[in-house]
Amino acid sequence: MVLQDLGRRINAAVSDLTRSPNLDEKAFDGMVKEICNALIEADVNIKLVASLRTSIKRSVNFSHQPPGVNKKRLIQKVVFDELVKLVDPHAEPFKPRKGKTQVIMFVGLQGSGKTTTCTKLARWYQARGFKSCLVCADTFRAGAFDQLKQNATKAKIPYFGSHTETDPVAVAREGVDKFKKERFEIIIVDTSGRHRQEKDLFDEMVQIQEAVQPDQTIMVLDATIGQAAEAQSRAFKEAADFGAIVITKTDGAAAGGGAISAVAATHTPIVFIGTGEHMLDLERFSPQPFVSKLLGMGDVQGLVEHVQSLKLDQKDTMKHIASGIFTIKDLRDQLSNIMKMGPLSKMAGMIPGLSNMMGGMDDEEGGLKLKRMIYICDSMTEKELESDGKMFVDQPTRMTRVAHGSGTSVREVEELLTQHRMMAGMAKKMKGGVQNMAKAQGAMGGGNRQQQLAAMQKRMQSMGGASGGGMPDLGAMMKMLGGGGRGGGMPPDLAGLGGMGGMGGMDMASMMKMMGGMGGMPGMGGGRGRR
Ligand SMILES: Nc1nc2c(ncn2[C@@H]2O[C@H](COP(=O)(O)OP(=O)(O)OP(=O)(O)O)[C@@H](O)[C@H]2O)c(=O)[nH]1
Repeated sequence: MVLQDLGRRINAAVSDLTRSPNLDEKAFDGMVKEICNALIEADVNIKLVASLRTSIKRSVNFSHQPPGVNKKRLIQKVVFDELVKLVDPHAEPFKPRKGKTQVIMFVGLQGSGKTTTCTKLARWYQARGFKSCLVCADTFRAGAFDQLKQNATKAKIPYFGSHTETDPVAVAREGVDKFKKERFEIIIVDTSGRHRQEKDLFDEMVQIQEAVQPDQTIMVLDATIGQAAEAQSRAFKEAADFGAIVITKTDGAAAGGGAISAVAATHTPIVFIGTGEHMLDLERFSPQPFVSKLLGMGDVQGLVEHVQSLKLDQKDTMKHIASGIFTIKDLRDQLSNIMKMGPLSKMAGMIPGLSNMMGGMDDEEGGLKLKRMIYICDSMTEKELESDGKMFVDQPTRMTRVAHGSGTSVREVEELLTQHRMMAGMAKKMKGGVQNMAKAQGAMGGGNRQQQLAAMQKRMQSMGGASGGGMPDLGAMMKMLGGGGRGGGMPPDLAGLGGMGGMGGMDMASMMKMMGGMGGMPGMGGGRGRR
């Protein structure tokens, strides 16, 4: 069972119960049973499932609830908390510091995703301002260095390796020494894997560890092995005392839940999870946001981090929106930003309720529609792009010209212009909201980001109906995020996130508005534009 299916099944079990008119003990037992079955099918250890069952039953204690208690909320909360406990390793990983050289060494079996993850992680740190580089100490697999070289070049990360040296210890030492001299802050060392745990592999790991003295050793585990992850991580721990784990292939893995809970049970921090083959498919692992996303409640913190790491250029659009303007070019820029964010299904998982809204639409279809919209914009003249779109109404032949030029239909051009009008209308309304947001943010002096994120997540979850599932009112969410221009701006706890610059140049309010607007965009699950 893919993780998403696991989340859907648990969600459905809780929703069915909390919506049921007969919320009695029998129905409650049925829900607990369904959750446990789903977890067992996802290869979660049976003992862990049994303990989760006992905890849920104890915490809800159906027969001894005082009358005033909101049973629905209580059940939702208990299920959420117990799932968090199931995947929580209760251990803090090492946190790199700026201005200091830190070596991170990767270990794991062959094919677990080490080389891919090394590059993803180097890029992740680089996007956060760390001077990062890669050392390939895998001299065992022919082609390993070329693979790392290719990935590193694509991600513009300096690398070191050798086609001729056969001693991995020598390569690792040389690479790390070189990058230390060059004052790199994060030096990631990729080591070789083997088909199975064997003495040679472990000996080599220990020798490299001694040579490079890593600040952190990370073990890479393939999620498809399910609860066997526990035995594998224990064996590696005995040989090379690693400090943290990355679990890869959680995207398609039938047993992702099993692997994560098995590792968590060993109290080893899971630092990241791999969610795909693409360079950006790496998510920081944190139990609460993970469960939140699993249950379709979104992961706002993950979304913010993801958007920040993309370094999107929003300056012009934000300046425009602040003065109530939204040109067709602004729309074009936003469309290409959405394309940069990765598969729409991934984004949807981070925004509460959006995956429900996009139900049935696949990434390919959505991506294609977005591209066609961009082609339409690219076939416009500079004057048309910088306009408010009225010239198309005054001279409809412009639409025919653009449709021909972009290889689309007049209807699609019309739809894009309708979408643009809607957004321009929002921008006009947001004028006051954005200024208030900026003011509130200034007053807070930046505030505490963690608290702001937590508050935002909470508000979104409360709108999403907690683990009860169901689609939150996106319109309400958009209004809340944008301040709507009516109620006088964003609540202070959201200001730091939504304000201009509060997210490294990306404005959450406008992004969410864009996402909300996507409901009406052709191909974005909205009824209007779909054919
Ligand atoms: N779907 C998916 N595929 C992944 C993920 N991480 C890695 N892969 C794929 O897994 C395969 C193996 O990855 P590598 O990085 O070559 O594995 P490795 O552990 O370095 O292998 P050795 O160098 O032989 O030890 C590649 O096809 C990757 O694209 C992930 O999170 N999701």
